[in-house]
Amino acid sequence: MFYSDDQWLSWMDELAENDYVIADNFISEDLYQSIMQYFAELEQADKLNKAGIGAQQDFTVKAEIRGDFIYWLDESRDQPMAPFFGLMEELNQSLRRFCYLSLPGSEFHLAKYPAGSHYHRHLDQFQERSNRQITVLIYLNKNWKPGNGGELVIYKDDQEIKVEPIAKRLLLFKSDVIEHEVLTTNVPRYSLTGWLLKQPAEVGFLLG
Ligand SMILES: O=C(O)CCC(=O)C(=O)O
Ligand SMILES: [Fe+2]
Repeated sequence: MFYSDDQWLSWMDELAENDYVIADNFISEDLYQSIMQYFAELEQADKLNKAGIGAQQDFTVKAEIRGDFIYWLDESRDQPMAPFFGLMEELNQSLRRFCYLSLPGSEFHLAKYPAGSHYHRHLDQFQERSNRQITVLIYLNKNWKPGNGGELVIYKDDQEIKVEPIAKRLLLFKSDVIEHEVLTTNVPRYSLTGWLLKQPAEVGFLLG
């Protein structure tokens, strides 16, 4: 167990109530370090790919909409990410127990937004594939400072909520209702992004 039932219950309550929840220091320093080390190895090995928009045959790369580079994770292949997948399993169980949400599939990628890039306002469900239910973001930027940019803006009930992408912060939101945008980042911006799915992910790694 990473967290107590009480802690999960309070996060799940907030998610149910507000459609999103933020948890700071969600991952430990050890987990943070191991993710960043793996990220650096992947980057050096040139394993990050330009991200696109849309599913399968509609997939296109449009840097003016989205400028990040991604690496799709695979639980069995990406062994250094095992503790992270354990934590996601606990999240999934908590959603089932406390929100009555049964989400059998998932897909996760590491993402790097180079300086000068952004992601336009959007919803995480594609028209042709709407099985994404919960968006999971873990930010990985140590020493993030105001002025670095790359904040996530959540659009909700005429409000614009700015979330700073600071290291170890978790953000969960409901993928079908929360429109959001990544503001232009002025420094390289690192994150781990994923989705919990109504059905298993068969083609997730083909998608943007
Ligand atoms: O990195 C973020 O803050 C959001 C990324 C995003 O919206 C996405 O990948 O769909
Ligand atoms: Fe998104």
